Amino acid sequence: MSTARFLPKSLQPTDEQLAIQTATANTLVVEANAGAAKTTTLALRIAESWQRGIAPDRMLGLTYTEPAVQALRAALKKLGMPAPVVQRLRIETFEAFCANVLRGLEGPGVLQLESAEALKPQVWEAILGVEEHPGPHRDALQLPARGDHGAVEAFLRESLQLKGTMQLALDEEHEGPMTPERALALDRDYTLLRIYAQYENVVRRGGHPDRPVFRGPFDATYDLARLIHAGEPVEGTPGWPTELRVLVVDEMHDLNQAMFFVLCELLDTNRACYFCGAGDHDQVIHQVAGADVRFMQDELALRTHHRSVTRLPLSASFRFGSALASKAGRFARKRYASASAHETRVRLGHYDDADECVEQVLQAATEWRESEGERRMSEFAVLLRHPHQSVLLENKLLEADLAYATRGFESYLLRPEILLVRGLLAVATDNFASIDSPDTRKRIVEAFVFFCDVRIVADDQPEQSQDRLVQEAVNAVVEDPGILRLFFENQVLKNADPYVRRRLSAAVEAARKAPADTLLQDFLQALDIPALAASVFVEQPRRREALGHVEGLTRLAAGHRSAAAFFQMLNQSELRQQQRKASEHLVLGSIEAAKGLEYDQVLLPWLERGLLPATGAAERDEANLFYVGMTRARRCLTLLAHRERPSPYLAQLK
Ligand SMILES: Nc1ncnc2c1ncn2[C@@H]1O[C@H](COP(=O)(O)OP(=O)(O)OP(=O)(O)O)[C@@H](O)[C@H]1O
Repeated sequence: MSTARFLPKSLQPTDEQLAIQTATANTLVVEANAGAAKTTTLALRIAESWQRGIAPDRMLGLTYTEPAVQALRAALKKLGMPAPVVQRLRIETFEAFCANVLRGLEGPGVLQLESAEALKPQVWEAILGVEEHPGPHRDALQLPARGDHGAVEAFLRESLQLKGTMQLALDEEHEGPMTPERALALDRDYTLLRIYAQYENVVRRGGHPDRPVFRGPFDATYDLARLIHAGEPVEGTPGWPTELRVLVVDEMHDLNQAMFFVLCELLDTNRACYFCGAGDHDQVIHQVAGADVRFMQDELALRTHHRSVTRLPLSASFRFGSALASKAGRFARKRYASASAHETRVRLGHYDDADECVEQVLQAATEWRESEGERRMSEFAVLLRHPHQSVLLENKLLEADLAYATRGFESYLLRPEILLVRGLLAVATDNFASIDSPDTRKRIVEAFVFFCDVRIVADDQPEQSQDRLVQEAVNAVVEDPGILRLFFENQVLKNADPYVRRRLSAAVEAARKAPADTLLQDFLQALDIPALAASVFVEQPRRREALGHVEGLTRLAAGHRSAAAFFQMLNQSELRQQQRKASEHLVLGSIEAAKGLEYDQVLLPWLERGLLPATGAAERDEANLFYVGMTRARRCLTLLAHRERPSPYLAQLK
């Protein structure tokens, strides 16, 4: 075991950082501003432990999001920890950690359903279950009408919060069936709680006694937290660490009750473990999932009686200079010092309409390319509050041949509604093979499956499951693009709902015949995207988004001679983008996905009333999102605000 301190390669730790790196207290919490080196200092603590001889498999790093996992790994490498050692470290999101532990308990085989669309049938099964067995309080039930997508959306949102806060599990005195009185006491809707009980107890857990049939987003953390809360032993389960010496948690401000149960159990079952958590209460952006800053504050000391919590500061930002630090401080109403050796410019631009906003982003990107060169494009980030805001921007970037990579959302050209359009154009022009990327081809065929509810009739394989048959058919078309038309005619059209069949055929016909100038309009009118979107997407914003994507595509298509020419242009620009190196792509990302990350130049466009803060969204989350966005910049932050309707946040920056 070495007694020498770990000396980082790339930076000189401050005294505050050294105090955390080498602290002997077993429970440390660091609450500090954005950019004040929380992730770096957690990495220093890990590196110090490694230097002192603690094996990587005795350490664990947990975060809320995947980008934060990557940021912690990147910080370790930047400090000079050897890549193979970093590789061996277990650094995961809470959800991935819990899913791993549960796999050890239950074995494999629990279906993972990620999207609201994939969970829709299960939610309806629960609603119908309550309808069939309304119970003694039938009059208090207000069940949604069939096909009411808004109900599924509301249910999923509320259940995320019920699970994050573990409100029902903690309400232990009240065992037994849900009543309107109990719902009132919980300040929740009675119908919703009945559907929730049916969904959780019957639909999700009705099959196998030891494991649920499926899990949605965040369910692994919730399921494990429930087991822990019920006193089930998790220690001894493969995947549950028992000899941990170091546990670090980044983004600690986003802990919710379920994650907190898991964290406390880790500390209880690993008493010799040194814990260090870091967070910033102004970066809580997951209140909808029950995130609560008290888990980083009083609650930790209350719950972990065998530990005494030491709090250490990191007082200044290294990421940006004093101009931005003072604005961030004004916005968050807190002291904000900068220890950065470089200055940071803060610029404010105005626009009157979306086109002007996009034009300014393009101009900034072009200037950056000219001054910094292609190789530094990945240091230029445009951060968006809403993914649909990327549509016009992507069009502009494609036209200017500027490569970009999306983070936190998919390029709109790869969203299912656009893939369906591209697939139909491929059928109409009989040219699927010109899509070079097998991955894009696969996504296009899957879009047919998604929108058209493709069912494969295979008389020679009566035992085979539909999922399997569909997957095999998809793979066959991907490998042999020439058979797309056959697949479309024999599998998609033949088995589709008559309305969908008419729409698809009419759209393909329109693409073949319509004159060039009205091509996409005629094609889309025939396809009736609003009706298709309404039939498959659960969330209202998602449906609006689909229409926005299609409108964006229509604008992009303007000026192309024919369907074939437009189709070729899309494929060619996709190919060109793929051929560029990662460093040559500018970043087009959601603010949420940029949490924990930093870029030399950050642009925040669409600072407009109603968009940021978004109408109807949780106020605190919105303000924190703006704070997270503005604090990602190292050398330059550009804010683009609507001239007439600027975001009220700008006034707070003064
Ligand atoms: N002692 C130091 N000297 C110079 N630069 C440093 C030092 N410590 C950290 N940095 C740099 O400061 C920047 C911000 O650090 P880091 O990402 O760790 O901050 P953070 O508090 O985790 O930010 P956020 O709250 O946004 O996640 C990084 O570029 C990091 O390399």
